[in-house]
Amino acid sequence: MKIDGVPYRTIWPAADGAVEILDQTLFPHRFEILRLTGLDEAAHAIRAMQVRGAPLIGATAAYGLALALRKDASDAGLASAAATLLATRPTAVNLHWALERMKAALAPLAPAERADAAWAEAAALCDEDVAINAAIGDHGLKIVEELAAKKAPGEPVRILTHCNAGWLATVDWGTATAPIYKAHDKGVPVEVWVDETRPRNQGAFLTAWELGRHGVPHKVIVDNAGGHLMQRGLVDMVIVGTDRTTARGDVCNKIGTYLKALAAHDNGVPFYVALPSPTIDFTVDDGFEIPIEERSGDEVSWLPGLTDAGDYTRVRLTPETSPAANPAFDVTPARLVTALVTERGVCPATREGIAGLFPERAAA
Ligand SMILES: CSC[C@H]1O[C@H](OP(=O)(O)O)[C@H](O)[C@@H]1O
Repeated sequence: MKIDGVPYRTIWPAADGAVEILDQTLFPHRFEILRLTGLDEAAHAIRAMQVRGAPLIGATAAYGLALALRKDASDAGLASAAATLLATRPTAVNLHWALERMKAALAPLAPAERADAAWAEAAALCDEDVAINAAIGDHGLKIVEELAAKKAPGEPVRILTHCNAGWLATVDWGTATAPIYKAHDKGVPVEVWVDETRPRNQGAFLTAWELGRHGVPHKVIVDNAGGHLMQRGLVDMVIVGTDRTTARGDVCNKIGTYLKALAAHDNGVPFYVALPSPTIDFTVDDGFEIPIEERSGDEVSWLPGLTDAGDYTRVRLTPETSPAANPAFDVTPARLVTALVTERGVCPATREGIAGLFPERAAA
C-alpha cells in the first residue's frame, strides 16, 4: 500500500542481497526499515514480532531460508534452517506451509543451485500473497456493497475488525482490510471500528495507522466495546483475519476474536473471516487441536509508547507482585462464522464449503 504516496510492501529484497522489512514494533510512532542479512535476524524478526501476521510470517520465513542457504545449502543446512524458523511461533500455519513449500522446491536441486532458487521462490510466494489478498478484497467488496445498498445514501457501512489483518500482516493489501480498501477506493462509504487488541495493540498501533494513511474513516475502541456497539445496532459487519482455519472451518485468530464472534451471533451481526488458502490447515478438523502461543506476561504488564519528548519508553501497568497470563490466540467455532472470504470466493465455514473452493487441497 502507499505511505505518503510511496508504494510499499512489508517485505522486499534489497539490491545488495539483504531482505528489508518494516519494523512493526515501532509503529505507529516510528517508521523504520530493518535489514535482514541472515537466518538468525529473520528468525528474531518473527519471534520478536518485528514482522507479524500469518502471511507475512510465512513470507519472512521463506526469505529467511533463502538467506540461510547462502551460507549452507547442504541437506543438513536446509533442514536445520527450516527447523529454526519453524520454532519461532507455533500458531500461524503459514509458517509451516511456507517452509514446506520452500523445501519441496529446493530439496530436489543440487546444493549449488538452492540459494538462487530459494530467492526466486520466496519472491514468487510474496507475489502470490499480494494477488491472493487482492482477490479476497474483490470478493469481500461484494459483501460490503450489498450492505451499502441497504443504507441511506452516503451512510457508511460500519465494519468492526479485531487485531491487524491489514496490509501490515501480509505482503500487501491485507486480508480483512482488503475489502475495506477496495470499498473505500471505489467510493463505497465505510467506517471502521478498530479494536485496540490488547496486549500487543495491533489494532491501535497498526490497523489504525494503516487505515489512517489510506484515508479510511475509523475509530479506535477498547476491546470490550464491541459487544455494546453491536447491541446498539452500530455494527453492520465484523471481518477478521485468521492464523489457522481448520478443514471444517474452525477459526484460530488473535485472542478476543471468539468474544466478538459470540457478540455478533447474539446480535445478528454477520461475522466474516478473510481466509487466504495458505492459512487453511487441512490436516486438522478440531480447532482446539491448534497450538495456542503463550507469550510473555510482560506484554500484559508493560505498555510501550512515546514520551512527550518523543522518546520511546514503556510503563508498567500492573503491580510488580502480579504475574500475567498471555494466551495470544483463541478459536472461534465454525458455527459462529457467517462465511469465509477466500481468494476463490465466499463459502460457508464448513468442510463442504471449503472443499468446494479448494478440492485439490481437500483431496490431498
Ligand atoms: C492476516 S493474518 C493476521 C493475524 O495475525 C495476527 O497475529 P499476530 O499479530 O500475533 O501475528 C492476528 O491474529 C491477525 O488476525
